[in-house]
Amino acid sequence: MKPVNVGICGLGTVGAGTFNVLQRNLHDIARRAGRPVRIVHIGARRDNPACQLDGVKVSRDIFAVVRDPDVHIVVELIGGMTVAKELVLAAIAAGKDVVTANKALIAVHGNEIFAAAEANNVVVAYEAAVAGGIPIIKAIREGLVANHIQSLAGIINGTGNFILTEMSEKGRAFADVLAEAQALGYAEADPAFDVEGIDAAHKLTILASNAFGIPLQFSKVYTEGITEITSEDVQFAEELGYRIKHLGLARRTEEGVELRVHPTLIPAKRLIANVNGVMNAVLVFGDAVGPTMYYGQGAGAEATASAVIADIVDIARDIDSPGLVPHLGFSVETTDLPVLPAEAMVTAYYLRISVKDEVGQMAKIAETLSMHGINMEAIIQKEAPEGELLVPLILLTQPVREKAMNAAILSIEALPAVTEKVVRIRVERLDS
Ligand SMILES: NC(=O)C1=CN([C@@H]2O[C@H](COP(=O)(O)OP(=O)(O)OC[C@H]3O[C@@H](n4cnc5c(N)ncnc54)[C@H](O)[C@@H]3O)[C@@H](O)[C@H]2O)C=CC1
Ligand SMILES: N[C@@H](CC=O)C(=O)O
Ligand code: NA
Repeated sequence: MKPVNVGICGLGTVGAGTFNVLQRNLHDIARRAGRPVRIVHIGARRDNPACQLDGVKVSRDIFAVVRDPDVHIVVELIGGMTVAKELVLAAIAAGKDVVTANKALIAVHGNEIFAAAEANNVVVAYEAAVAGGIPIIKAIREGLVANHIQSLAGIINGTGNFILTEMSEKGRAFADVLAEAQALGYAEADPAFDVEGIDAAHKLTILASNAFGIPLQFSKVYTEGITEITSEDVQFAEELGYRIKHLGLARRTEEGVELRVHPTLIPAKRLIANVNGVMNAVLVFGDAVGPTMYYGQGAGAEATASAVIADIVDIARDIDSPGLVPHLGFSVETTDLPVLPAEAMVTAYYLRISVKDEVGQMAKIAETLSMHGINMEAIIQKEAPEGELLVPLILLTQPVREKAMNAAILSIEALPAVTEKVVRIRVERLDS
């Protein structure tokens, strides 16, 4: 069989992982693909000591890889959105298939990129862009094709989950764990993308389009990161039987689709609440199959390479008749499912209210919540710490519309006994 020739652009963490795994498993990969899959050209600013590049053509100009007539598949692993977009569009225009791990690029420019790919009869594959090594795009787009997907929820940023786990299990400082995640190659070039929830929002955008058949709409995702989570809240959550995880959530309601990324209390007994470190997990609810969960390493050189190479092999198998699976899983997309504004979202809440240690304050807070139609599920009142005048009051509410909760919090913060901002974290029970 005719070999398929691969050109890799970017030889950082994922580029090096892809190069090394492809070389190491060359024989098995050729047997699986039904033809040899060879790396023939690398585009990199500099060589990477982790890779033995003897016998492979190397260019400092990544566009030389796209121009190389020997290259069939261009693998974009440089990250970022400007040059990466130019590179991918140039490859498409040259009639080459593309594999990318770049979730920012797909979430923000994917609609345009896929349209260009379809017009040129080539494939842009992006399994590595969501949840690293977990084959979640393949699972949703192909394995669950029979299902009406009602919702999905995932821990989809490895760096963030690694930080939260190390902080809560070992009491380590945020900055210290983030530095380790960077050294391990988990973090984005700008780690604010990880800790502020942007990376998870990119991934959720892609998941939601594949689950619901809607266009990519990154700018409509409600996004919060992990920077405000305190060890105090982690501890109170544990007392209530919950874990705090950073979750991406996409859910259909009667009015449209909720797309949100934020810290979330999840019952500690749920499998997903026990996904720790750099591991990711995505829970998908299909009407036929019920709940399914996909688990694996969400970041790191070789785990991500596993997904990049899976895409390369998919393309290599079908190199003469590409495009059998639509880019976002649906041949016809719908725009009738609007993404709901934050105020229309419905979720339960954890509230931590610091209140003056005076008689009757708890009753006043309960009354304020009830005035806004909010029911409580659980409550913990702590003693004031030695020498302090404020006591923490911790509440769990039943699901409520975000708009009602915003109004209730304003009223609570206006009470004379409440002098600090109310801490609020959403709660998801994830049972349907
Ligand atoms: N690190 C990880 O665990 C994962 C990363 N990704 C994605 O994979 C992509 C690559 O990420 P990493 O390998 O972690 O980043 P990295 O920063 O380790 O590697 C990027 C490489 O591309 C090179 N590069 C950038 N612009 C270039 C240009 N114009 N010409 C030549 N070389 C250029 C850089 O010098 C660097 O060596 C990103 O889109 C990232 O979001 C996706 C899943 C997991
Ligand atoms: N920075 C990302 C890398 C994988 O997508 C993460 O930590 O999840
Ligand atoms: Na994946």
